[in-house]
Amino acid sequence: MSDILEKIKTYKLEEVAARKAAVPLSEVEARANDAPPVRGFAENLQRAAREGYGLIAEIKKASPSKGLIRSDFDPPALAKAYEDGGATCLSVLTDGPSFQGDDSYLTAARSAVSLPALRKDFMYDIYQVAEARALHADCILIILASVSDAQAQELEEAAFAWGMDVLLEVHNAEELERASHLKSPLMGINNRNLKTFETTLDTTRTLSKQVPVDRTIVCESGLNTPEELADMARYGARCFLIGESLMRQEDVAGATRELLANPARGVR
Ligand SMILES: O=P(O)(O)OC[C@@H](O)[C@@H](O)c1c[nH]c2ccccc12
Repeated sequence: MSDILEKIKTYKLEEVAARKAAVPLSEVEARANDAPPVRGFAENLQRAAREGYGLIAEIKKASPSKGLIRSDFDPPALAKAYEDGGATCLSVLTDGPSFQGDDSYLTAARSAVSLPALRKDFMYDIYQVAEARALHADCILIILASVSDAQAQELEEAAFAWGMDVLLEVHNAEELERASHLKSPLMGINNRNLKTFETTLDTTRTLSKQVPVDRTIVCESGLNTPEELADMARYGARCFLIGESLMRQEDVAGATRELLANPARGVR
């Protein structure tokens, strides 16, 4: 119970129980049915990665390991800056306690642009999947380190039933093997260990070799420079999930543009 992911899971399950008591699933589903059409998250990433890089640009105010990352925090303005800079998709943290996120940030950021958006949160229950769509999300995250195989499958099926895509997130060989039994083409390799928050690009260097060739690698966390992206491309990663290093820039659009300017040739 001591690791960070376990602590998050504990409060998240309580949060979901409270939300279920306050707003019944049927009402969340009605809102999800009224949501604007889904934007193709996986499709956009895969298209972008054919010519250059696919970038999921993350809107993140704070994190458990770094504290406050950006005080001047305006999700719609940040979404526009990312879009202007050439990002392919958005990721928006909706977790409050650890990331100072909010559900409203997701809806507001997405509506400011034409990019598809990922609800970045810790998902355990199909109630949260319906919520994601009700907030206009186009994709959800499934963290293999935090769910059973049966839960992962249930969450994935629920997302697909809503027409959403799924980003599977793994951090070691065992999780990667489990994820390869799921259907989603998006295989996120998180360079950050969510139990300890240690981050190393060696995670992608090691695990990329074991990713089935029909999956798209999304290299996640700890990325700062075009050189690092080019290095990761040598291991078959052409899609990237980047938050902190872009959130710390004054000129977010310019920094995004620079990061994507000279994509390396890949191996996959
Ligand atoms: O800010 P970074 O180091 O660029 O990382 C972004 C993203 O990968 C990270 O926020 C993340 C990856 N998986 C998560 C799961 C939950 C919360 C956050 C995350």
